[in-house]
Amino acid sequence: MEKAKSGKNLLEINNLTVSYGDGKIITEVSFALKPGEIVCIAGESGCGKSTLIKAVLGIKQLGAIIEEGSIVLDGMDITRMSDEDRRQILGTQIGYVPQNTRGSFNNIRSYDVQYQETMRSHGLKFDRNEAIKCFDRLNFPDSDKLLFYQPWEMSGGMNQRMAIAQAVLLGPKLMLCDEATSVLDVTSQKEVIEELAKLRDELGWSILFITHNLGVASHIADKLGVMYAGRMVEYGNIRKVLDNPIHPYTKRLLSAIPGRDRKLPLGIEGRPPLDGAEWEGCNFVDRCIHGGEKCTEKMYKLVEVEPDHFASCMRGGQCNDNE
Ligand SMILES: Nc1ncnc2c1ncn2[C@@H]1O[C@H](COP(=O)(O)OP(=O)(O)OP(=O)(O)O)[C@@H](O)[C@H]1O
Repeated sequence: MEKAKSGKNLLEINNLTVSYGDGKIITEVSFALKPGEIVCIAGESGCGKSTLIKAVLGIKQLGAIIEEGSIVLDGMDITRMSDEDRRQILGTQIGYVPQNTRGSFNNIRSYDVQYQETMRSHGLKFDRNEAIKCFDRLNFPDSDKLLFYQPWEMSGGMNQRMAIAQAVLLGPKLMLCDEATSVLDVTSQKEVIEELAKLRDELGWSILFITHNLGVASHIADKLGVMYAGRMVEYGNIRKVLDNPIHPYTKRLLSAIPGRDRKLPLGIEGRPPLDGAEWEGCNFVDRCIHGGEKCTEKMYKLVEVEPDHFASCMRGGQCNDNE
């Protein structure tokens, strides 16, 4: 789905290091999103994907502290914005769809009431007809009745879609989706992904999409970032990263996807280090078939291996996927 527009970046993450007060969770992560671009971030559980989203949202209660680096939205440095200023941009400039919207909607109040409250809290007027038009645009069933349902009456997929529709009404330019399709069955997953892609095409949304699922990333993303233990180890055009992975971790991650041939996938032995974002050298060294002394000397930066494809280690070129 490579429909990204060129031009200046909508979001820039520069050298970002994040903690929860103790050790680092993310170290020196940098990438950018152009208007209309979808960037997926993948990696094993605990590698810091959600922490990245929390840092962009910047809500103090979420606990993520930016130790170094900056986050720039449409030319405006939002790294250390006041709470008041941040309230102005959350929702209206930065939208957010979490993994499970059942937890963010109140289960026993109608969407109508909840949409009204959200719009009012952003100083906007709620127009019921606009909401129905939005549901129609997204091909929701029973669009004229939907607002009067309560979230408990809806499926998980429909709740995710109602959260996306609410975001549309607020009119952000950037959408943050944190595992927004992970809890859904494959049919609902497909609907949500298609919806997000449509909104990107029609409204020019830039989407930062966190996922475990490289199949979903392959379908929706323009670019893919692979994170390992708090660091970005590979980044670039989705086709280049998936078809020609360079970093040994990316290769192993791809080899861990189950196929339909009833064989167990190769996978990756061991677990990522919990303090990997603190390591001086490569933090994948213990699990890497090429890991050697040189790898522990320093952290290798991402370098451009081919146009629009960056990796922090070249040794994956020697990896044999059948090993
Ligand atoms: N509020 C918090 N306080 C302290 N540590 C936290 C907090 N939230 C997350 N962590 C830790 O930060 C690390 C990264 O967590 P994060 O949720 O960002 O990973 P993730 O890649 O999104 O994982 P998953 O795919 O399982 O959601 C983990 O070790 C986690 O235990």
